[in-house]
Amino acid sequence: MWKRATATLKSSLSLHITKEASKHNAFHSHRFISGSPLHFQEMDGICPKHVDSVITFVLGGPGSGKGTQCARIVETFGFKHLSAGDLLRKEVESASEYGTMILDTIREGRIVPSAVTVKLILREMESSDNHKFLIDGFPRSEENRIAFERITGSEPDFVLFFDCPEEEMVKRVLSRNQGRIDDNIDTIKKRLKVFEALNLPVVDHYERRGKLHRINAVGTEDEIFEQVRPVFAACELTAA
Ligand SMILES: Nc1ncnc2c1ncn2[C@@H]1O[C@H](COP(=O)(O)OP(=O)(O)O)[C@@H](O)[C@H]1O
Ligand SMILES: Nc1ccn([C@@H]2O[C@H](COP(=O)(O)OP(=O)(O)O)[C@@H](O)[C@H]2O)c(=O)n1
Repeated sequence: MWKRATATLKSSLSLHITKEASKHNAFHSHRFISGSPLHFQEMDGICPKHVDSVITFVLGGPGSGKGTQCARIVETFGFKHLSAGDLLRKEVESASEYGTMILDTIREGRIVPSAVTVKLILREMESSDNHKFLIDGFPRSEENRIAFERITGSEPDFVLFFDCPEEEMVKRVLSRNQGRIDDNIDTIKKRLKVFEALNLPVVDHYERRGKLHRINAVGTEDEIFEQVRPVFAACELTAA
């Protein structure tokens, strides 16, 4: 169902800072201010945009087809697509003080501290007029998940998981051809290990919560979308 998440996107992002994040910057009690590049400012009273939102997380290993299917969902169901990886890459290209840290982390196939990623996602949500969000490639760890849920005070309405064998993911990533710094065999091996260790526990969490829709990611793009479509169509019907 289109259970409205009533995600009060609190701009007062006073999340508990992980050790990892605090190594890179002191985010304590900082407030998120819209605008690029990412910057934080200590002040009160930033008017939060309260969003009565539908939030869908899109999970899956590298190259499992998340981005490809998100484009189809946007086209068919009018969601706003937020790719965590794209937002991080955009941040690297901007004059962000976190650029070097993000780039090094991506190159190593590790996970960027949640404090950074969550704030990039919330900035996009707050500046969007859409209230239906597809958050792609997030949460990639329990730390990501817990940070998001704590900050927004809400859980996703449902979660898609593109289940794809490793050899297929490797094949797709190596032929992706988008000039990404992490689309090489060494980084892919690391990303697959990180995926198994950190992302699969998130998948299990949402499965236990009854929110997971497992999609067999092997097949043509059309075949896969025919598994995705009913998930969103059913939700739309319930909302009507
Ligand atoms: N069903 C599919 N079969 C074969 N190749 C696919 C399929 N879906 C996507 N691809 C290709 O695989 C690569 C990775 O897809 P992408 O959507 O970027 O995955 P992700 O966002 O999960 O990393 C892209 O080059 C894309 O064109
Ligand atoms: N939630 C996230 C998402 C991506 N990332 C980083 O960004 C990289 C690329 O993510 P992506 O979602 O674009 O990758 P694909 O699954 O599309 O191949 C990851 O390997 C991580 O280094 C992150 O740190 N945290």
